Amino acid sequence: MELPRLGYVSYINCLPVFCAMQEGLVKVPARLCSHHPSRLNSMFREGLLDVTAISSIEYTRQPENCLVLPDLSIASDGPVRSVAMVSRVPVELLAGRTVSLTPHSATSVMLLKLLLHKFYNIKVDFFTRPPAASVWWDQPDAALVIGDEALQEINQAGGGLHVYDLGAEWKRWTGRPMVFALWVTTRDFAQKYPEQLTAIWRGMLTAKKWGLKNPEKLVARAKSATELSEEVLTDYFKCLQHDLSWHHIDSLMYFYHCAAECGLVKPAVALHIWGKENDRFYRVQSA
Ligand SMILES: C=C(O[C@@H]1C=C(C(=O)O)C=C[C@H]1O)C(=O)O
Repeated sequence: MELPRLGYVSYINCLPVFCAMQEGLVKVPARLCSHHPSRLNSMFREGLLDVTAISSIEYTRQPENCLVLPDLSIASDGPVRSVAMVSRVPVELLAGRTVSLTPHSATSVMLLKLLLHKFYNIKVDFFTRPPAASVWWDQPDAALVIGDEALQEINQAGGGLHVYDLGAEWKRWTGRPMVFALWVTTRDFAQKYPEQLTAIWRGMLTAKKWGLKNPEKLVARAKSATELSEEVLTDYFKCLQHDLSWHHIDSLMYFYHCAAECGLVKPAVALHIWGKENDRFYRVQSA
């Protein structure tokens, strides 16, 4: 068999799990492949990736295909720093105005729609900007930004912009952490190649442990990729989480529930979690 293909997000938010692999300190039996989240979502759907990070909301669109890998995610319990709506006016004044959406996200788009609908109770005009366009393309009143683009926009923005960190907003309204991304595999891959899957999963956990022990290495790598300050990056890696505890899973199911309530996704999604060293799996059902 060819080496399996392992996908991760092409932002510094994946360094805590992937830096040790990029440095050659942890080896996994897989070919690494990085992209924007929406591209990873479509590549997984098209069968081009065997194991990959996907937007957490993407799971609800192809649940029959996905098995979630335990102990891995991209999440935050409060501010995330790299998912935000930046606005020229306070959010309460956005009703009827234009909000530009990044074409690279799925979860954050849903989260912003949900927050504005359910918690702020305002209607805005959303449009999705083209892939290579700048954040303020077509002069929106506000824009959704994620990943490195968000970190850069927020930290280089002059005064006058209102920044709504969506991790902090979700925490403020629900008291819960937000799970932005999951690592998944297909049922087919888990059944056919349990040993390879176990080796890839273990490799990712070993690499994550290395990342937790070497924050200064993550900051150094992130600094050369983004030119953001050490202070900003150190704080960023403290905000980001890459675990998938029961508390995260419970919050994710609540996010699915709220999104379904707003008519944004199908109701009652069951999350299937791969059973680690065997091919049994756990099933968690949303309300
Ligand atoms: C925290 C982040 O979470 C992400 C947001 C995603 C989405 O909105 O679909 C998917 C993967 C992550 O990259 C980020 O982009 O910085």
